[in-house]
Amino acid sequence: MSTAVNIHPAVDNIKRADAGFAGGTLTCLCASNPVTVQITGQVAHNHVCGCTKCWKPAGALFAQVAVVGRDKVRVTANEDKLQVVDESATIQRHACRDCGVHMYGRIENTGHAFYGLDFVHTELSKESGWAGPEFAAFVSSIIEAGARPENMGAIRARLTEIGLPPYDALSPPLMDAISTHVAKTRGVLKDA
Ligand SMILES: N[C@@H](CCC(=O)N[C@@H](CS)C(=O)NCC(=O)O)C(=O)O
Ligand SMILES: [Zn+2]
Ligand SMILES: [Zn+2]
Repeated sequence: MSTAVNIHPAVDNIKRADAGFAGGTLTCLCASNPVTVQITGQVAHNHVCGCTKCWKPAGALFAQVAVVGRDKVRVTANEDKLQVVDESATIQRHACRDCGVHMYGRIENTGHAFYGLDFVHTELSKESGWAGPEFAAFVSSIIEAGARPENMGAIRARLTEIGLPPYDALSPPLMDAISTHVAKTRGVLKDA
């Protein structure tokens, strides 16, 4: 098995979800006064993301990111250190201004297909039992952060090998969910 490609530290040995897992606490990387975020439930659609906007651990080619209901996300310490990275982005990523870690991403557009879901990095928690990643999203985008185009074949092969089918946007079911939402909003698709 090839280990030359560094996808993400949490992914070489993918953890599987524990049934009945009730959540945990995310902690930023600050040695003192860390920001903490309590998640009261299991995450869904965990995946790795190659886009330039998602927070990645040092040296990783991909971020690991999952969704959870925004009602299950609560900042429990040092909220004053959080700032939104890009106010114009669909996902408002709340980052620690000292260590740079993104503690949660929130969609405020009530018309968006994923409104109501927050984006979180479960590796920031020491609890085990989180649902593991299922696919790789925005794989081509790693080139925008400096990955060499000629390495993409090896990177996609490695993702496939570890059970993360590579896509250049989100997975087909999630892309279908977005387009279904848009079509219903526009009235071109009616309920069957
Ligand atoms: N190629 C772009 C893709 C960015 C992108 O579209 N990211 C996706 C996956 S996180 C997204 O949904 N972004 C919405 C947002 O960042 O608000 C990049 O790498 O910056
Ligand atoms: Zn921090
Ligand atoms: Zn991303």
